[in-house]
Amino acid sequence: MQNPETPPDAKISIRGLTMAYGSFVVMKDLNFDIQERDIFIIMGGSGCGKSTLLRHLIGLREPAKGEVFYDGKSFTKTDEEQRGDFIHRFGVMYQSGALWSALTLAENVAMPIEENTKLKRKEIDELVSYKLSLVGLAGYEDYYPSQVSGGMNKRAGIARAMALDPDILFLDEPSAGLDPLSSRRLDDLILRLRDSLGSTVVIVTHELASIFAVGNNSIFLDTATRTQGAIGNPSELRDHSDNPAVRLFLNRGDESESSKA
Ligand SMILES: Nc1ncnc2c1ncn2[C@@H]1O[C@H](COP(=O)(O)OP(=O)(O)OP(=O)(O)O)[C@@H](O)[C@H]1O
Repeated sequence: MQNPETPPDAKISIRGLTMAYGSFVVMKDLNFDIQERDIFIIMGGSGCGKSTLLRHLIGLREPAKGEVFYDGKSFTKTDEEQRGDFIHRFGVMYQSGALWSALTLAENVAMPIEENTKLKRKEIDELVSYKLSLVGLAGYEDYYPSQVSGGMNKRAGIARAMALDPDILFLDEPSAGLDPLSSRRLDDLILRLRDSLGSTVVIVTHELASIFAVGNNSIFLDTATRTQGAIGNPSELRDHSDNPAVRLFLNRGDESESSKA
């Protein structure tokens, strides 16, 4: 667990973060670091505050207390202009972040590029084709979301989140609703993208297979105590966490496995 007094030096540092909706405190006293090129998992039971934490990391909600830092610079205590500079480095795929159904896959990926750059049509088209090829969708530029599978929609969503070459990719429940095989392919894609692009990836998920397949570091949000239950590599936490709630979660509720630590 991080000391709240330690000067932040990681890619993302969370210090003394309390998150609330009005008087309802979702989580308190979160202290952790996310290192460059981590695939960092935010995990925990339903309603524990995973998406809320993601919203705090990308600036959609303000902390009730505490601060979020990027590369040691405060994201919380900054002016609008500087905050915009931070946000331009983020690529986000929201849980409900379905593609625009009236637009083709290429048009969906092109949208953030058109809105944020002055590139010419031909350059945008080339960039879009490149992004779609990175997620295995070369040749599907002119398809509409309804004409391709759920897994392909998710991959196109990732291509859209990566459109502006983000430094940090945030994915909210990327494998929700996918069959195990598509979910596995998506995990492989996330690992490949991290390795080839060098991005830091933050994923909200409660899919255990994905947690172990891609996560090198993680935080477990504990509903019972309303604070972080553990930080660390998911496989190590599953086998050795001193918090029974964490072991129980990572062993799919199997008491015999979770009592071995
Ligand atoms: N806009 C809101 N206003 C008030 N309470 C909210 C709001 N959004 C979420 N909550 C509450 O905050 C808590 C955390 O919600 P959140 O969606 O962050 O959880 P989660 O871990 O992402 O859940 P899930 O796994 O089900 O998606 C829940 O009790 C939820 O009901």
